[in-house]
Amino acid sequence: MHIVTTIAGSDSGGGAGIQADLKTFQELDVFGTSVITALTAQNTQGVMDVLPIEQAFINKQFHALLEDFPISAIKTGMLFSSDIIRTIALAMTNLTIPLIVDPVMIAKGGETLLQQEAVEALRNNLLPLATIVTPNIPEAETLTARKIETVSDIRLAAQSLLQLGVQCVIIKGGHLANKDFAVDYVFFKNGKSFSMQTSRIATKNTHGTGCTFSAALTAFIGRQMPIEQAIVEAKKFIQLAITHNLSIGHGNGPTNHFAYQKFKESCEVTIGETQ
Ligand SMILES: Nc1ncnc2c1ncn2[C@@H]1O[C@H](COP(=O)(O)OP(=O)(O)OP(=O)(O)O)[C@@H](O)[C@H]1O
Ligand SMILES: Cc1ncc(CO)c(N)n1
Repeated sequence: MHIVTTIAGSDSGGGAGIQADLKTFQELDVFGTSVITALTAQNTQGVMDVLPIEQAFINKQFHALLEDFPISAIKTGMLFSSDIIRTIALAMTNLTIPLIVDPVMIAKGGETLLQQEAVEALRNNLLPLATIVTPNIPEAETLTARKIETVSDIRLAAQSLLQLGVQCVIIKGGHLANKDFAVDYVFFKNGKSFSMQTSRIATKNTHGTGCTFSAALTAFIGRQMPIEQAIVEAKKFIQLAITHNLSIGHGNGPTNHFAYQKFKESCEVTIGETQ
């Protein structure tokens, strides 16, 4: 059994954060463990409050796992403060476990999940340790201090992130104004790149899409799947989870983690160039 870890915030509403990650891990046959960085009082309508966990306790959770388990992949989600980021980065130094960084910054309703002062720590302390980073367009803009409007802007932003030492950058196009397709762009340190396109699902139930995508990626990497195949399978996982989304709650409902195992054979991802 492969063991993977999520370092993220708790979403009491169950659609994002630690809860989305563990549900995704379970569906993908990996044993999920967690380091909780913050609690959120949250539902499909928004984030009511955030309670960050003390640095020392975050450290204890992480070391408890490192001392006991042969962890095969780690992901980070909501990290909230520069202190928390430095704690994680310090604990990760000298580890050779693949690290997937989902640079979560703002919830769908606009609430802050990463303090402004923490962006530098994310760039300078954590990204150099990352195997894969998965920003959406606004996150990539913040991390690179560049405006992104075209695919050429996406490529430049990815190159600037690769220069920090990340092995692979996936810029998610979910926020691009394309009403027909959801296209993500993948760039590797060795210069290789490709795009992944699926049909865009017209739904408001997209709570936790980013968390679920990066958790699926972490599970596949943890299962030792080759990196390019893991990225495409994670795209299938999120496409099916959004297609079969759950209309629960009064706001933006969550995605459906059960859909991949039922429908994966029928899901098409079109691979293209990044021009
Ligand atoms: N409506 C949609 N239909 C199909 N795929 C989508 C849709 N919205 C997002 N995606 C895909 O979901 C994945 C997550 O992308 P997105 O840009 O939504 O992440 P995010 O903004 O980080 O999510 P979150 O708000 O949970 O942090 C990407 O693969 C993206 O292309
Ligand atoms: C705890 C948490 N992490 C990440 C997100 C982003 O979807 C969220 N809304 N809540």
